[in-house]
Amino acid sequence: MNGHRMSGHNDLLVTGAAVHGGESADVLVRDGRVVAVGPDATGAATETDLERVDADGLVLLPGFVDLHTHLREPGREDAETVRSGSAAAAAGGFTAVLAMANTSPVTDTGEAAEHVLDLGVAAGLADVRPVGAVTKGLEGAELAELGMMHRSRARVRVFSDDGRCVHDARVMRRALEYVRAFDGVVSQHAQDPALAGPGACCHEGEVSGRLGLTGWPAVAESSIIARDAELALHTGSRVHIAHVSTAEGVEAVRWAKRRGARITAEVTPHHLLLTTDLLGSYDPVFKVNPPLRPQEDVDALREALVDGTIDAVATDHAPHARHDKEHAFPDAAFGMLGLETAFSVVHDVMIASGRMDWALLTERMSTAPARIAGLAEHGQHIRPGSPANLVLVDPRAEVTVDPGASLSLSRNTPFAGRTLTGRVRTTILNGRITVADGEVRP
Ligand SMILES: NC(=O)N[C@@H](CC(=O)O)C(=O)O
Ligand SMILES: [Zn+2]
Repeated sequence: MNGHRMSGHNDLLVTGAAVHGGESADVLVRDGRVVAVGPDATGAATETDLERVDADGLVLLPGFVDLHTHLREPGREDAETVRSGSAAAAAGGFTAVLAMANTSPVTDTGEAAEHVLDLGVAAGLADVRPVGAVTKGLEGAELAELGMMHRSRARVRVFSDDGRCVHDARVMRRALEYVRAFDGVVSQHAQDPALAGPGACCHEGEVSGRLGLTGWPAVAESSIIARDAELALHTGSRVHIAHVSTAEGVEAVRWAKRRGARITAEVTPHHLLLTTDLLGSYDPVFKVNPPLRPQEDVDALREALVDGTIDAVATDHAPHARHDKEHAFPDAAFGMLGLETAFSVVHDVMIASGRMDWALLTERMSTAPARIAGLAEHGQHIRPGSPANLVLVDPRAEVTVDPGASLSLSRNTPFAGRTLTGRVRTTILNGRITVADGEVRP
């Protein structure tokens, strides 16, 4: 449990917010929970000890949940710490983040998972849940201590070797069999290493030929998705596909769902907006794994996010120190920042364009990721009794992305200078404001 922090106020009264994007109402929060919604909210507030948040024109949603965040602590605290990453998460409207296991040391034991959990509680800015490695040291050979991680205080339920694919089918089968006992899930970085290396650094297609870069093909992704769907059917276990990036990958997930596999999938904001067109600059800020793809893939991903083939948006927030990014394109590190810009990108691409409504955005950014990760205190419908993990967003405000203003320790955002419609205003964790207008609340 997060320690109860005194914010100086017992009650928080959010006035005039469009709750879930619908009717505007007042919402009263007390002791970490929503206690009243609507006309009685104001009356129930204790006048002496009340903080008011004027939310006229703003939309109130359950806080966002990120299934895919890289926090770099322990090991690379120069790129991100649990605290700086949690601050970036809160600034982006996230109340919970799943911290990937590819740290140094790798999160592959119960103690390592508890360490990340404790750092998250100490930072107090987001509910930080460690993802456990599938294999020891992410080596792909021997299963990590999956059961111990689940039975630890961290209660790990999501396992991933992310950054690497669990490519050995026998290992993947064993991992799936193992996690079924506690309704765990394996999140797969779907990419056949035999088709995606060595030296691959961009999408294989017209663009790799034109730029003289080594590419990797869509089939490296879709073939692993198809295999893992078969393994999920065979074992009856849950598999989750991280950062789907291709139309072929989408088709494989669609086919797997039709067959009744227990499969879910995520897409990143950058794969919903950016294309290979940006690579002409050879700017390593656009180097990411999986790579940016052509417009046809982007179109397929948007469609899949609407029709439910893709269940969730996940950021794949991947901070990197300047000296790891400032290389020639083939030698630079893979990865992009994502937490602070995710909502603005998804709002701009999916809501402002009329492709999605607030209910669907809530499902994809809060409800579904909370369900996949088994986080009962997040992604809940806003009503009396629900946990006060909330976000207020301004659908009309524009944001021009300024890397210098980021709360991350890294600066590798691919959206620098872009103007997007839709802005996160205030994030509320356990009834307490964590970030308001980009400023962390002490
Ligand atoms: N996405 C990336 O380009 N990089 C991630 C690893 C990953 O998510 O595959 C990282 O850890 O930097
Ligand atoms: Zn990955």
